[in-house]
Amino acid sequence: MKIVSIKDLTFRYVDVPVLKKVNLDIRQGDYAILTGENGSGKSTLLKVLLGELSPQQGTAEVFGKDPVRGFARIKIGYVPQNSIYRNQSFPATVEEIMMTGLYQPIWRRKFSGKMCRKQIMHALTELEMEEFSKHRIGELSGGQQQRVMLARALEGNPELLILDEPTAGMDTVSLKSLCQVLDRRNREQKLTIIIVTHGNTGDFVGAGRFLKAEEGRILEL
Ligand SMILES: Nc1ncnc2c1ncn2[C@@H]1O[C@H](COP(=O)(O)OP(=O)(O)OP(=O)(O)O)[C@@H](O)[C@H]1O
Repeated sequence: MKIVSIKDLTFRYVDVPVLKKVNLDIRQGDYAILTGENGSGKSTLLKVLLGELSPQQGTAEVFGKDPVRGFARIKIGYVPQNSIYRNQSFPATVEEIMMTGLYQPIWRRKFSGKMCRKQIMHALTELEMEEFSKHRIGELSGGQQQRVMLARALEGNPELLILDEPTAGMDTVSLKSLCQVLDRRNREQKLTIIIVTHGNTGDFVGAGRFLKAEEGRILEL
């Protein structure tokens, strides 16, 4: 089953051409790593998949739908680039941040408060962050905040997980913990994963597809 289907997709910011006639399929259970030089269009591609940007030519479908129309967003867990730097002075606890990740599932599936807390603690425990649930997010280290953001992306049990530079600033312990969780979710739940990274692609144990953004194209390595 195709989770992502991109056909002849061209995207430019006003007069900056970024993606040129890109074709790419991501199937259920794929674990894909996307690399490429600064400015090669990796984040732009993710934003197209999330429906934040609309291509000028060609098509992108996520779960068989146009992502701009938003129908697929409920099935996607997303951690943007630099998400931790936005948290430094945000006056909320880890639990409160986690709660904001459940707004859509609550609305769709009529979650109770008790179910929410269970989901939140389950996701924090998976990332070994449960003891920090009452801490203010800004008190946590960069690597710890990144783990919370990943737990937040996973708590609603997404079918597609998209991470933009998830390992930036992480120590080896956090990195290992993150990669183990991703590998396990991919193997056990067939979670489809797309990761953009400048890090060592070999860290992502279990990843099976290696893609590179280059001169407007997405190459399979
Ligand atoms: N909002 C914007 N308006 C105009 N140009 C943009 C905008 N966002 C990105 N660009 C340009 O589009 C190109 C691709 O940017 P993008 O952020 O997709 O690259 P990237 O591969 O994710 O880079 P990095 O590795 O540095 O994160 C760059 O030349 C960038 O300057």
